[in-house]
Amino acid sequence: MNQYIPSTGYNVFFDNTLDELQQFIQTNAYSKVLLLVDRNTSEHCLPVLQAAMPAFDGYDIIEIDPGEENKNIDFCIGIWKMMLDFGADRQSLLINLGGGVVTDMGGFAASTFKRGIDFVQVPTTLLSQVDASVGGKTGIDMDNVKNIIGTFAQPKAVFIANRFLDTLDKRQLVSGFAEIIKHGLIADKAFYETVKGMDAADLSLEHIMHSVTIKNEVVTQDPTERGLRKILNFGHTIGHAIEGYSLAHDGNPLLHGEAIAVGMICEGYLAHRNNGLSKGALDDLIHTFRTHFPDYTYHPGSYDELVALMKNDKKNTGDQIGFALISDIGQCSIDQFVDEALIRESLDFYREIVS
Ligand SMILES: NC(=O)c1ccc[n+]([C@@H]2O[C@H](COP(=O)([O-])OP(=O)(O)OC[C@H]3O[C@@H](n4cnc5c(N)ncnc54)[C@H](O)[C@@H]3O)[C@@H](O)[C@H]2O)c1
Ligand SMILES: O=C(O)C(=O)C[C@@H](O)[C@H](O)[C@H](O)COP(=O)(O)O
Ligand SMILES: [Zn+2]
Repeated sequence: MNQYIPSTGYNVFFDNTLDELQQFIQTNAYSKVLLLVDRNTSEHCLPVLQAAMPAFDGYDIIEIDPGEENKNIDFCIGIWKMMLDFGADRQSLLINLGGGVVTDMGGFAASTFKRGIDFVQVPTTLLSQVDASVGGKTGIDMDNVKNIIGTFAQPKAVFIANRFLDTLDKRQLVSGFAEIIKHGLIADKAFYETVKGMDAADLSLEHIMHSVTIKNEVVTQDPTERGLRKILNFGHTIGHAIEGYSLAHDGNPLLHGEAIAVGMICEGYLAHRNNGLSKGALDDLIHTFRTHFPDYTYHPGSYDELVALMKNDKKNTGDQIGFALISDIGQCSIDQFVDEALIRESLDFYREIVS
């Protein structure tokens, strides 16, 4: 079942996806079509796309190095330069074929090139299919602060083909599972109960669709995150700080989903202390994340740096650090401001449970 997003005016395709993409390109008279890939999606996904769209070969390819460490202004400049070299004009289309790094940075590059050209998302990781490709948040990182430069820019369409997941490794698949679990935790208890004990490899297209539906219902009501949309950020105030810290210090840094899994445990603790989350629900959340995700080790010596990263969170007001905190499984409150001492306590809490 394809989904139409009324507030933002685009379709998310789940059926005959690559036929739909071919048709989309044929019916829109773009002057030029550019395709953004990273090295891995060039190897694993581009041949699938090319085989499924035999009538379409007139595109220029921009290839970037994979990984979060490359979601930055230098790579973005590289994309803009290639667009110029290929002669892209305002009537051009950029197809972003990849995970969240490609869809976030490609969306950002497109939304700013010549003040904005059309782009479509063809997400190839579980994480980008259930979350990053929909909703119109685009951006890049700077100084290990996540997504600190970016735009709200909606794609012209999103094309979700779960056959791309066949070549994705298990660690990446599980990373995407974190956002699916988050969608249940913030808005749909029954969905959380259904997925929490599943193996990520057994998630079906229906689970992906349901996750997208939850996100779309939120984004439709608040596309530019004035209020309600902040619930999609549960786990991210601390999770993004952990992710940025890990990128800066770890040889094998945490993936986004792994970091926000840690963030959701810490923020679950804050929710228990400040927002009425029961001890039973907190224990359940902890059990769920520790079943699927490896424990992460950090030391109290990292707290100052972690808190400094949190001070850049986009939900903050003045010097108050902002959170979206659940109050029950399936219910989430926005604009929760928490004292630094309690934030540090939540970091202790996580360290103690994994020690
Ligand atoms: N805009 C949003 O709403 C939103 C939501 C959630 C996450 N994000 C962002 O998404 C990013 C994480 O996305 P991600 O987890 O997709 O990471 P990613 O884009 O880095 O992809 C993960 C890895 O898988 C490889 N890969 C991609 N598709 C593949 C395939 N089909 N087969 C084999 N390898 C493949 C990539 O090359 C990369 O090495 C983060 O930057 C995060 O901040 C954005
Ligand atoms: O779409 C949203 O809104 C989200 O918050 C989804 C998050 O999973 C995602 O990681 C997003 O990129 C975070 O955005 P940010 O505004 O905290 O940078
Ligand atoms: Zn996220």
